[in-house]
Amino acid sequence: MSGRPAPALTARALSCAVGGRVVLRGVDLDLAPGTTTAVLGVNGSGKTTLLRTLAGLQRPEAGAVLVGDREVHDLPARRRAQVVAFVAQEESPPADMTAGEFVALGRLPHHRPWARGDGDRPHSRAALAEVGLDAALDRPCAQLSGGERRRVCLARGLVQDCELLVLDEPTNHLDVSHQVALLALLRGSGRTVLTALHDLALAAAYADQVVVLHEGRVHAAGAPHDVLTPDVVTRVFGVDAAHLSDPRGRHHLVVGPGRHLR
Ligand SMILES: Nc1ncnc2c1ncn2[C@@H]1O[C@H](COP(=O)(O)OP(=O)(O)OP(=O)(O)O)[C@@H](O)[C@H]1O
Repeated sequence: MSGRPAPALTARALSCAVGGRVVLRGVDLDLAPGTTTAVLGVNGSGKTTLLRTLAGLQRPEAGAVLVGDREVHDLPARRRAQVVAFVAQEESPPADMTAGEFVALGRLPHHRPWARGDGDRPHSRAALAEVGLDAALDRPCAQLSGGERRRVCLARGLVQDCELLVLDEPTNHLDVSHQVALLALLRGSGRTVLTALHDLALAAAYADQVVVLHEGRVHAAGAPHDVLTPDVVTRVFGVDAAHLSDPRGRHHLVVGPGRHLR
């Protein structure tokens, strides 16, 4: 028997469709508990479709998605929302809710139906603090900036307190400091995180595993340094790439214009 813990999520032979068209085939994936996995690929490569399928929000055309030992698509919606939190790419909190009220919506799966969420305020406060928005608890969402609204949505995902956190481009609208802070938070959280990202350098720095989608399939998956080779980055994204070490011995992936600048 191997000493490795059972995967938090397993996908086998997954085909995913959107608008009646299969956009991904033959996806096999394991997410080890407590690790961060970044899904990468050009626009339209199927990242959102894969994330939604893995989070149980849309059924696959073929294959299985197991969270623990349960098929995620067979879980009742409330139970599913207790084990998988999903923050969508374009989620936006309603203007007339306060940040705290919106974040508290993430607690709903943990309440009995129709129960009042009177005890939610400390949870909202703590989740907003995690994303650096302690002072926003009672502020109307209409008065927040785009990046602050994005962080409120992420706090809504965090407060759901699930084993698995699925985030579609969580760094959208965030300045570089908050991008780094968020990815460090996720990595240090002990949660199993699956996130779509566009920034290859941040994925290389913060993900335990990267999954590169290309032409309807998983082109490569594994540790960032092994997968994001200059050859793979150039073939998939059409840009140059190199691994550099800084004076402190830390490795960085840098990308250049490639075919886009001749
Ligand atoms: N509602 C829809 N109806 C039909 N086709 C769709 C729909 N939504 C997305 N698609 C198509 O499905 C494919 C995969 O889209 P998806 O949103 O999963 O890609 P993505 O990798 O997340 O893209 P991006 O990086 O631009 O967010 C694309 O070709 C897209 O045009």
